Amino acid sequence: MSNDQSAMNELHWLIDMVQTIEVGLVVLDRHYNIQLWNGFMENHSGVSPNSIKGQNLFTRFPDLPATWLKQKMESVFMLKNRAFISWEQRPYVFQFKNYRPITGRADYMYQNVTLLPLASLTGQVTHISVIIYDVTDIAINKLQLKAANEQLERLSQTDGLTQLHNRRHWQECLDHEYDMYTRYSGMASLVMIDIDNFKHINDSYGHLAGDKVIQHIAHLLSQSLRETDCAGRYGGEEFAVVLPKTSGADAMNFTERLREKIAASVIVYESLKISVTVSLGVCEIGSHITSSSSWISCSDKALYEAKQKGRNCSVLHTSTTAKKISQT
Ligand SMILES: Nc1nc2c(ncn2[C@@H]2O[C@H](COP(=O)(O)OP(=O)(O)OP(=O)(O)O)[C@@H](O)[C@H]2O)c(=O)[nH]1
Repeated sequence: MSNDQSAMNELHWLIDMVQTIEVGLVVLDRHYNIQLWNGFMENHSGVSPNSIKGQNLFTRFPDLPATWLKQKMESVFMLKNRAFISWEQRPYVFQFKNYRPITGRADYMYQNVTLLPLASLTGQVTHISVIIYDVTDIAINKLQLKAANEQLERLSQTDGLTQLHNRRHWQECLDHEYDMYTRYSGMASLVMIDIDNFKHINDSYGHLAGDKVIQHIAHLLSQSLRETDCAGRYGGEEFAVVLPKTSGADAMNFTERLREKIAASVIVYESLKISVTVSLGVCEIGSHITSSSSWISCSDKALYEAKQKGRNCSVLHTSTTAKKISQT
């Protein structure tokens, strides 16, 4: 076979491969007019190479992010360097429908795109090649993994019965608030909440009814919170709330509103109607609080006093609260 014939063969094979390869190939001239449009592009856009050759890319595809893409392409022409566009930066450049059976959940094809400068024999970059990789499978797997990890993290921070923060995660919120106080001072209050005579509820109506009561109170508590408040299930029938930027007096308004709401509500369990009350202890952060555990301890003392006072009430921790407790 002559050299000419062999070169012709190679060219023929190359053209064949360019047309059939599972990667999008487009060649543009300096004015973004399309010079090459391979089979992949035809299959996914529905536009044939013959009908698009010579047409301006941005006129033909007005949905393309023209300003952003032209800026990238200009830098390829000027600097004679490759540029990459990742699906994580922009899910796709060409809006092609996703037809992959496994990743059918994605509406559009995720794409990685390479912009390649094409030099003429004189070394001038007169054209660029746009190479489009379908990375839908990789993107969907990565997004699913990310969603699963986020879900796992949420579950590891959440109490299963109440959907409030679990104790470990709540403790992190408390420690954070305490650290903020030591660094910047400012105001914050801690509230401990305990259901009154809960053992009696369990004993009279059973544990499932008891669980329903815990859920009901957690629900009323969640409804009463601000976005920045952090509520957790501290123990069996005990809840704890960190109220940032809240004075003790304001926290008492919060606890009294919540207490009244709980006392006025009725829990329906099977054919039973159950009423409950809660006792609440409040402690505003201040110089007497030397650690997050001493903050809990002072709120606990106030809660203990609320129980001593006959339950169904809120008590604000003061120096006398501490004294009374130490006398008992
Ligand atoms: N149903 C149910 N009961 C729980 C759960 N966690 C703890 N308890 C029960 O809650 C009860 C708490 O009782 P106590 O600590 O004696 O206090 P109390 O009866 O609420 O009395 P006061 O707090 O003094 O008003 C115990 O009987 C625990 O078994 C839970 O997740 N579900």
